[in-house]
Amino acid sequence: MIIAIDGPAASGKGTLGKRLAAHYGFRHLDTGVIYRAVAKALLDGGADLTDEARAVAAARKLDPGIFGDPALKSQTVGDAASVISAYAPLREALVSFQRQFAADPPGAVLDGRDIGTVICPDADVKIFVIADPVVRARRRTLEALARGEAADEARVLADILKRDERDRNRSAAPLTQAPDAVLLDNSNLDIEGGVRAAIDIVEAVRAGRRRV
Ligand SMILES: Nc1ncnc2c1ncn2[C@@H]1O[C@H](COP(=O)(O)OP(=O)(O)O)[C@@H](O)[C@H]1O
Ligand SMILES: Nc1ccn([C@@H]2O[C@H](COP(=O)(O)OP(=O)(O)O)[C@@H](O)[C@H]2O)c(=O)n1
Repeated sequence: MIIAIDGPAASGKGTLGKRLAAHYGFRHLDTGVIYRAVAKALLDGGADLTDEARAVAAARKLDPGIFGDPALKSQTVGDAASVISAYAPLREALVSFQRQFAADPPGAVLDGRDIGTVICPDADVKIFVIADPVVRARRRTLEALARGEAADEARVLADILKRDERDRNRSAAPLTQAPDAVLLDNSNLDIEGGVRAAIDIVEAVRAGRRRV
């Protein structure tokens, strides 16, 4: 089984992806990490982010070994990821890695922006996660503070809105809800409530009780 989770920045995709994967015994891929890893490689190399050819070359020689680097979580890297992820050939270079991950047994949960629309259009279950931008900014700020980083909520909110705008309006695999995805708004749910709602969606879709 493949579960596709998409949604805007800091909507809780990764948290749900991880918890759903643990619940079902599946593997989980946070695809945002892939774009962040390419962006960090470019930033570390002093590259100009508008140099599309260099960005595509970096994507082609991406090393998944750096996916666990905590530096990938920074706002600077996230912002750079959202710039380079608009390049269609760069996205193309990353498709087979994601599809292979999705296809391997026993099942997989992938989260990102284009999982239900481009990477796994035939996913068994698609969930589009949203939350109020102010709520998302607060959660992301608390997350940064908990890591011991300085974070200003207003700046985090501005960054989230800017990235959402860019991700929604690009021509290559824009952020959009797939027609057959179920919407999950977790603005007023805690993590446990969100996980329960997501499991209910998976079970309803699997049982054919929910037509999407
Ligand atoms: N329902 C929720 N209630 C409270 N905090 C949440 C909830 N879902 C996620 N979070 C927190 O919000 C932040 C962003 O969640 P995350 O899963 O990283 O989002 P995304 O993968 O969409 O960027 C994290 O600190 C996470 O712990
Ligand atoms: N499948 C994906 C995942 C991320 N991305 C890009 O990578 C950036 C960082 O993604 P992320 O999922 O780590 O961001 P957060 O929601 O965690 O803040 C996004 O703003 C997108 O521009 C993408 O284009 N496609």
